[in-house]
Amino acid sequence: MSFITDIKTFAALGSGVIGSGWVARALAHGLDVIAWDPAPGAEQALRKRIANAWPALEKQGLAPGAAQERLKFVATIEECVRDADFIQESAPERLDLKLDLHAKISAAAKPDAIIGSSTSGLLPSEFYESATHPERCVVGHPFNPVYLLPLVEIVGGKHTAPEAIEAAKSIYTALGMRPLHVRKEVPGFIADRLLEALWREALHLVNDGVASTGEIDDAIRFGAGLRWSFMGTFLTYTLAGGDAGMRHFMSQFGPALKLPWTYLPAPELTDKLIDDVVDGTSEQLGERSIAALERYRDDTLLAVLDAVKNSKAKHGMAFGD
Ligand SMILES: NC(=O)C1=CN([C@@H]2O[C@H](COP(=O)(O)OP(=O)(O)OC[C@H]3O[C@@H](n4cnc5c(N)ncnc54)[C@H](O)[C@@H]3O)[C@@H](O)[C@H]2O)C=CC1
Ligand SMILES: C[N+](C)(C)CC(=O)CC(=O)[O-]
Repeated sequence: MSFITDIKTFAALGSGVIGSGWVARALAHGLDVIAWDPAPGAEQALRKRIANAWPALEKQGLAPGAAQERLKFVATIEECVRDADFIQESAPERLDLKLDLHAKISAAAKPDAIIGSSTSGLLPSEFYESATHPERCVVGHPFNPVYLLPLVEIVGGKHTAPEAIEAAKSIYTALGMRPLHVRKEVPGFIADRLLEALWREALHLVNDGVASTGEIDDAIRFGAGLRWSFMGTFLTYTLAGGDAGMRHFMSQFGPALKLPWTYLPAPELTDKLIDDVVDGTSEQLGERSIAALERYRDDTLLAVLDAVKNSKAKHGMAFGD
């Protein structure tokens, strides 16, 4: 079974936070992009988001011929996907909506064009159920901002061909990403399962009046957050075991896992909890606009990515190692 991997035209369906991130990444890699989104004013909002991301992409380095003008916004799903070599759906996270949308996308697309969905955790076997040629359908779960963060989780459903996983890996790699094949189809995949556990505990801390949203963010950004950019939890904790390594770490800190430090069930999202989280984060945002905070995030991410890349090179490692 063979699929298109040398892509020239990228189709994006849904152009909100994540769809616009894909469009920015694809344009920066010198592709033609066709986008569709049913919301009124979507084209204008998309072009504005891309303009806000562009300075970071210029700093990172644009591919020859890359230009914001190579984005065409169209009025129908069919126009969007008909001539595309690769398709990425970033529509709202609703099973019924994605099921219906993918039936339409796949019926109109070239049969050998890979279709990726940005879903954060829905199961591809479910939302590709009515797709034409489901063997080319995958999840390609990105991280915000999609145009800078390299990780993309690739997940196949029960009909996905192994060759489609390989084709998706090759396409996302060509877009400058670091694919991670999630071999078992589980809700939330790998990364969101971890992020959700952290998020749930953070909400409990606010709900119990232990800490403000700003204090909880400080607990991440001045500690574990810094080391997470280059070393994951397993290797970090190997070092925490000293020369005796992970076996010592497990015997020393393993028993604490049974202490009731964490709550597994999510807290009730009461009006008070929602207000506390919204008020806390508004205070953290201060006078800055969302666009200004995004530019600060992008600049800082570029600096971190550069630092990690340079340091790995000194240790004989490639960025993707
Ligand atoms: N926001 C995030 O941090 C992340 C979100 N995702 C996933 O990306 C997908 C999109 O999420 P966001 O961009 O955050 O949402 P969003 O709400 O920012 O954007 C969704 C866009 O889809 C459009 N839309 C509405 N109905 C549609 C339809 N029938 N077909 C196509 N588009 C439609 C909306 O007009 C809107 O522009 C979801 O599956 C989500 O789980 C993945 C990674 C991170
Ligand atoms: C909150 N979220 C589940 C939509 C987050 C993601 O899917 C990934 C990210 O960018 O954190």
